[in-house]
Amino acid sequence: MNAINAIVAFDNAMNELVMDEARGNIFLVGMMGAGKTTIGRLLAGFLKKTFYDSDREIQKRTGVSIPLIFEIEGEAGFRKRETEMLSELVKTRNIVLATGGGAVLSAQNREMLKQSGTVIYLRATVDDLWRRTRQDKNRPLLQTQDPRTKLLELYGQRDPLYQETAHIIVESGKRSARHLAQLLAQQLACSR
Ligand SMILES: Nc1ncnc2c1ncn2[C@@H]1O[C@H](COP(=O)(O)OP(=O)(O)O)[C@@H](O)[C@H]1O
Ligand SMILES: O=C(O)C1=C[C@@H](OP(=O)(O)O)[C@@H](O)[C@H](O)C1
Ligand SMILES: [Mg+2]
Repeated sequence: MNAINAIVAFDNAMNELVMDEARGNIFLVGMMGAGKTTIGRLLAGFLKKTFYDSDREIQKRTGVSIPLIFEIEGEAGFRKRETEMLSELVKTRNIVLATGGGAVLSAQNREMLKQSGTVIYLRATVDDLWRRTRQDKNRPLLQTQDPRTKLLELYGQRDPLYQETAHIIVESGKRSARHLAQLLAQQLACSR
């Protein structure tokens, strides 16, 4: 093998190594109530990866709740913080990251997630999402007169974006969060 071929082979090997490392990251996307935070934490435990939740990291950094950020800075201010936090977290290695339900609204975020690891879309019906979120007052976008209709509207806007961003789509259906996390851990362990 001459010197040029040797350099090309080395570069290819390094790229594969970097991609392997990036592939080591798992990002969960999906609507509010899809189970990203719950399943993400369980999945990280099964796979011995570090778990992050972008909302929780934003709250830790700002010292205030997501609803208060929405109140003070508006959704635009929250989205700016969300992109900044995602940009930092995707550079971490060997993690499971639960994104917020609106992360896919930004093309920059979609590209960043797709390029930095394995993106899993936890897909659920609006009925399931509504059942799982209706008691939770920590989701500003659902504090409306008719939160179920809001979920339906957001689902219509975002389902195509989740599908565009995901490498794997999982129908949440009637399985429990733990069962879904176990199934995902088995599927991901086999694909290594
Ligand atoms: N597959 C599931 N089956 C039943 N309940 C679930 C499932 N996944 C999540 N939940 C419940 O739904 C609620 C929202 O889950 P959460 O992880 O906060 O979703 P997200 O982070 O996607 O908004 C929690 O009470 C959680 O226990
Ligand atoms: O769907 C959305 O736009 C949002 C989802 C929330 O995260 P969860 O999906 O974990 O509820 C949080 O990021 C914020 O309230 C906005
Ligand atoms: Mg969450």
